[in-house]
Parts: sequence; C-alpha cells; structure tokens
Amino acid sequence: MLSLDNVTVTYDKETEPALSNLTLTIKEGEFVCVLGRSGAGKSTFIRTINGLQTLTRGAVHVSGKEVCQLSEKETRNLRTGMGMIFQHFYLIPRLSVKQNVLTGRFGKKKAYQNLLGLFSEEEIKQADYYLQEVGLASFANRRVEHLSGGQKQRVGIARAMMQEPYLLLGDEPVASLDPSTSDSIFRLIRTLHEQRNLTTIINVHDVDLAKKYASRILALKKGELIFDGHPSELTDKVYGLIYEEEALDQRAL
Ligand SMILES: Nc1ncnc2c1ncn2[C@@H]1O[C@H](COP(=O)(O)OP(=O)(O)OP(=O)(O)O)[C@@H](O)[C@H]1O
Repeated sequence: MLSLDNVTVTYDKETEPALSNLTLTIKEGEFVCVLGRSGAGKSTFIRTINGLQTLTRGAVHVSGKEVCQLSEKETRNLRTGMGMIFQHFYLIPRLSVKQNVLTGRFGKKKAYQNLLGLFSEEEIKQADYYLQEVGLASFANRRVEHLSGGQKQRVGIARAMMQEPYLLLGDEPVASLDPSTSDSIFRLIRTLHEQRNLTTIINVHDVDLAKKYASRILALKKGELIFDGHPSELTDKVYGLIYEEEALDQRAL
C-alpha cells in the first residue's frame, strides 16, 4: 500500500534531520500508531505520505506511485482518497454538523458545486449514514461550534469517511481530549478500520491507546525509527528508550 525508502527530511541545514533514513512498508489493512516524544518527527512522517512534505532524500510510494513525482492533478487525486483527522479538528464553526461532514466531498466535486453547496441526494444520504455511524445523527443541524471536543472529532471522522478513503491518517487526533473521550474516539476509528479493512496511521502520545488499538507500532526518536513491531513487543525497556530524555527532563523539574 505504501512504502518509504530511505526518506530524509531536513528543514534547516543547521539542524538535525526531522526524519532520518526512514525505510518501511505499510500493508493494506494495517492499523499503525506512531509514537515518539514531541519533535520526534511524527507530523513530518504523516506529511511525507500525503505529499505535503518535500523530501531531502529518498522516496515515498503510495499505491505504486511516487508521491513527489506526481503532477498537481495526480497529487490532488491522491489526497482525495486520504482521510485526515487532526488535533484541532479544522471544522467550519458557523456551519452545521451535517454541512461540515459534506465538505468531505469537496475533493471529488467541481469548484462551483462546492461554492454553491450543491450536494446530490446520494451525498446527503451518505452524510446521514456517517453521522449515524459516529453517533451524531441527532446533532446533524447543530452548529459545530456548540459541540464538545469529542463530538467535534466525531464530525472530523465522519467528514474523513465522506471521502471514501483508502487511507486514514491522524495527526494527534485525541491530543486535546480527556482519557475516556480519547478511548471512545480510538474505539470508533478501530471499528471503521475493521469494517472496511481501512489502512490507518495515527500519531498519538498515549502509549496505552496505541497498545490497545494498533496492530503495529512505530516509534520515532529524533527522526529515527527506533521501534517497529507488534504492540505486545513494546516492553518497558523500549518504552524507556522512546521517552528516556523526557523522564530525565521531568526529574530535573
Ligand atoms: N516547518 C518547519 N520548519 C522548521 N522545522 C520544523 C518544521 N516543522 C517541524 N520542524 C522541526 O522538525 C522536527 C520534527 O517535528 P514534527 O512536528 O514532525 O515532530 P512531532 O513528533 O510531530 O512533534 P509533536 O508531537 O510536538 O507534534 C522538530 O525538531 C521540529 O522543530
């Protein structure tokens, strides 16, 4: 489904690479969680996959195509099939829940249709269906600004599903949520993943969530891949390795 071949990303010649010689393959249907301290390179990793990141060296292939070699139109098509969920949701506050979910279709429509908010009956039915799936059917006409963080993320997930994605990418989607809401969001993502064999890659700080829901865990440290394995292989020793400097920092406080 996707592979990174010796990927290095350096933002600034003066600093260490944000990603260093990353080589890995992710197969269709995997549920991957990416761990690492703040600044380890997790967001950069996601951006190399969706084509938002220029590579310093190496190559990323998604569905057999080299991401950085695509034309503008091909890049747009590639991204249309990638559902994204974010820490800060990126919803449109003045629009209703359902209107926000419908914006997930924008990549598949013509600009004037988007401007006029023209959606087919089929698309509206689909939005209702996904709202039901994320448990927000009764909130369809509410303005999103009146929702809780967990509800906003459910809207974000329904919007991503409207893209009928072949790949779901999450950049810290539960970083602003409390532990119990975070768990329910991960449970929802896991259910959608299982129903569709949807390849899923999520950056997360919470190791317990990664161990509970992922089928594979990657850990980055200063841009290097220091762990790639099954959640059961993530021992205390590995955990210490991923976060050791953080522990030292905290002791120093
Ligand atoms: N646009 C940028 N310009 C310059 N440096 C950047 C840029 N984006 C990220 N970096 C640097 O690259 C490194 C990796 O950042 P990245 O955001 O990928 O880490 P992260 O693991 O996602 O961090 P966090 O968990 O805090 O979101 C960091 O040292 C960061 O300061």
